[in-house]
Amino acid sequence: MRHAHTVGQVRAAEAELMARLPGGTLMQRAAAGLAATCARLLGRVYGSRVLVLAGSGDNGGDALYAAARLAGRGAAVSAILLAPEKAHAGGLAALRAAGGRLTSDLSAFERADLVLDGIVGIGARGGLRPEAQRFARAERRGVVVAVDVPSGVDPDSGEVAGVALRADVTVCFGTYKPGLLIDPGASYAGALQLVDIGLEPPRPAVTVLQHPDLAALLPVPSAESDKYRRGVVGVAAGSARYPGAALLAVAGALRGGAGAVRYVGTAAEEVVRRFPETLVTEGSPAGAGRVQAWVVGPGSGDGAARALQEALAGQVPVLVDADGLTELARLGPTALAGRTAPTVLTPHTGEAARLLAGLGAGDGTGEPAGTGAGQRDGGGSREPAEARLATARRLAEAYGATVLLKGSTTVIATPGGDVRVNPTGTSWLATAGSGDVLSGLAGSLLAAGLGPLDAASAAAYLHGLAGREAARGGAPVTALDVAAALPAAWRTVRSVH
Ligand SMILES: NC(=O)C1=CN([C@@H]2O[C@H](COP(=O)(O)OP(=O)(O)OC[C@H]3O[C@@H](n4cnc5c(N)ncnc54)[C@H](OP(=O)(O)O)[C@@H]3O)[C@@H](O)[C@H]2O)[C@@H](O)CC1
Ligand SMILES: Nc1ncnc2c1ncn2[C@@H]1O[C@H](COP(=O)(O)OP(=O)(O)O)[C@@H](O)[C@H]1O
Ligand SMILES: [K+]
Repeated sequence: MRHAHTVGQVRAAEAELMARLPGGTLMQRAAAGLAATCARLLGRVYGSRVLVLAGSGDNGGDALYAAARLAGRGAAVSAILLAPEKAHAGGLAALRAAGGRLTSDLSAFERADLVLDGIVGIGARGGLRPEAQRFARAERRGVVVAVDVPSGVDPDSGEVAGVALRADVTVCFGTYKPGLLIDPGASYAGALQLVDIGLEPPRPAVTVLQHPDLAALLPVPSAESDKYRRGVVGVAAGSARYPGAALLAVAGALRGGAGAVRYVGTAAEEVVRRFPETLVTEGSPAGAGRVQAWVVGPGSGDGAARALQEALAGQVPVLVDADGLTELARLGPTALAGRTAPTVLTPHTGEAARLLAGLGAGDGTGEPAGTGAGQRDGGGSREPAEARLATARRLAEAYGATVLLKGSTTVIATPGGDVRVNPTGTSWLATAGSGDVLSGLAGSLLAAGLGPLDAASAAAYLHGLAGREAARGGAPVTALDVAAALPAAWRTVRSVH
């Protein structure tokens, strides 16, 4: 599991640690880890060409000290200082003493085997300044290593105001920063490398699962298992107008680890024709047999209100998606107030805006958190990453539900304040119906016994991997292709054990 902390949390932990250590210790630890990664990337340090871009803060200091270490091992190091009069004095002296030289020649950037981006780190305010922007636009042939954060990426939110330096590797000190895990920042960070500098930060602002976490979470049948003990997931989806959503949600649910899928709704005939293993009932959740979790809403149309009401009245976890969310937004958070079992909401941006608007019925403000509010349809439009984190948190708290906010970076937030960011996925997933597959999958994991945070984040993770698998080589995928690739996603994460 990767943990990320905000700049405020890092600063507090740093101050606490620095008070116990001789001055400069942390910077030397950071520089040593940074230089070691650079040496690995270069393969042969001796004779290589290294360029340092050094800003005026400690981020530049880290870069200069690391470059001095590389110069000491025979690299030809030059440094461009973005604010020469304010450059880190100690780092600059160390680089000079090791044989490094200063330059203002931009072609050194283009020629270098390795560029160290030490322009700005967690001290960044606003977008990159003009003198730094030209490096974001320049051609380069070497590897770019970002020091702590790619310059131009907001460390807390992942926002890029204007341009940022695209890194191949980001070497991060003490803990990951949320902005490295959330798009667009995540797509500028390249591979992430953590250097332990002894920091002991508090509860992380954001966590990210990795393959071994998934392998440990996913439900696997044992010798004692039968289909009921593995969990039955109920899917209330589809309508005469949208029968396809029922098929897609069931397709996801069949590959989510539950022992059986029980479909209820008007598309029963189509569902059983396509997926004969499904138990089907016409009607609504109250009349269906027992399940361990409900998925309500994909393509439900006018049937959403009744299905939602009946599912919420039960004692099992309920995942609400699509038309179910529109209905929930109409009812407001009070509709969930009496629930004893967990509720999971899976909005895209437009549905999240509706849920925020629905808070008028619940918390009396109706004040939307973020610029996504007001979009009534579609999840595709871009919304600032910071607003997405805030939206997910706000909805989770206000509705008392786990919220999975879909988008290019999917964010999962709980009412207790935990936030996970999904690291998998591909923009090929922006295809009609792929969200229906996701809700079926997440519901299946809920029925199999995972808690709401784990079920939602494991579903997003597998869905993202399946999307990548289906789109391998760069090809359009359909939602059913994504569902069909889910077993491959399971095998990928389980193969790490
Ligand atoms: N935390 C830790 O435990 C450890 C942290 N360490 C390291 O310290 C780094 C933080 O250093 P920091 O605090 O000196 O800030 P930093 O990122 O260098 O930037 C400040 C300077 O940049 C400038 N500047 C601001 N915005 C800008 C922009 N948009 N575009 C361009 N320039 C901009 C601003 O200039 P000014 O406004 O003063 O003109 C200011 O002088 C951290 O990321 C890590 O690398 C390690 O050494 C080990 C332990
Ligand atoms: N640009 C993108 N990059 C990566 N994933 C995306 C992108 N756009 C959408 N997705 C993913 O595709 C899925 C779309 O879901 P949704 O908007 O509910 O579609 P539908 O309603 O058609 O099923 C979500 O899992 C979402 O995270
Ligand atoms: K940087």
